[in-house]
Amino acid sequence: MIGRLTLSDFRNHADALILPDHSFILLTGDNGAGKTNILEAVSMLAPGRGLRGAPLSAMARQEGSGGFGIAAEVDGVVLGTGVAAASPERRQVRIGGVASSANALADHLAIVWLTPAMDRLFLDSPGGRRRFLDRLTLALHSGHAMHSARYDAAMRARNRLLADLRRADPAWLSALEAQMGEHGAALAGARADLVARLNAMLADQPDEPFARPRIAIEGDEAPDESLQDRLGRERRRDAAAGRTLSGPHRHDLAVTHIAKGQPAALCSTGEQKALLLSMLLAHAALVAATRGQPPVLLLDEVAAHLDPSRRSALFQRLRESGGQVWMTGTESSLFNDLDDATRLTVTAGHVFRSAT
Ligand SMILES: Nc1ncnc2c1ncn2[C@@H]1O[C@H](COP(=O)(O)OP(=O)(O)OP(=O)(O)O)[C@@H](O)[C@H]1O
Repeated sequence: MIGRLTLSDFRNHADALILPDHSFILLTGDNGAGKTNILEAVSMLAPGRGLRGAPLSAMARQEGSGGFGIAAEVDGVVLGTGVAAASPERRQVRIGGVASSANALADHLAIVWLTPAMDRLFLDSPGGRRRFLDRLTLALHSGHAMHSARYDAAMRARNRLLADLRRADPAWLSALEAQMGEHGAALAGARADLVARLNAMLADQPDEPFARPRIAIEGDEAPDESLQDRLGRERRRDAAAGRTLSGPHRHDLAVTHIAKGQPAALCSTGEQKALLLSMLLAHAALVAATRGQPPVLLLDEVAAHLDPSRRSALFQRLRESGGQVWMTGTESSLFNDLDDATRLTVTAGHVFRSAT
């Protein structure tokens, strides 16, 4: 749970202080006021590029000094991240006052989000689904981001060598393939574990009001051969393709609407959103059972797109999950059903306690 959040020069917030005193934190305000910016700031307390996937240079307030800072108190430990004006592309992270890697943030806080941009998650290319899958996985396997970063680095180095295969040092290629094999196996194993446990959790969930999904990983059917051996065998093919064609970077998350027996991409927009919500709720329960604490959920404009009965059902399920939930909306009336909430109004980069 985040007990205290401060932003300085982040997006359109020069200076903001939020003191959540309930599990629900409701941010309401006009379009462009800076509500999503606050969720994005929270999302930067996890490894990765946050809920917009934006470059660091886009995050510093345009009228500010060029740097930005975000700090949050989480169970007595202060997590901080930001960039200094002098090195705007280098993310700095401090945990309990000590300089740390961004990946270490996952040991302290699990954060998952749902944003309007994810309405196309099942329709767009696999990259977004992989990032979603990895965000869910990271909440259970805090080393996941490290394995992912090392796998990607080794793959990029291998691709560079393959660009001139005749001159490439075979021993160096083998070393990179060994690294890809090691970190790729950890990545694939963690994803498979998450999928198996999430499916088991989903088996106990109701079909209504949020359609229940079955999930699977597709896209890199590994024969009975280690990734390292496969990569060694496929050098010529990969060199011709200009990239590595085997490995967990090719995974896709396949989601099926159980009651309809249909892939998520063929379901209606509302059904797709319901499938995502089901997954998030099941995931929160799974993380709570495993870590002893549910993840922090960031739900951007989710309430506005639900009919009133589904909205109440969502609030009920979120309340039962016991986790901290940050929600945005343009209308405070959307949240009338919630009496136990920290209500904040956001206006042009300023955050106020809402009048109750
Ligand atoms: N680096 C930045 N510096 C200053 N302002 C920024 C920066 N990046 C984005 N903004 C401003 O932040 C505002 C958008 O904020 P945000 O996305 O949080 O809005 P919102 O309240 O969620 O609105 P909506 O309801 O439309 O989704 C825009 O006015 C945008 O110009």
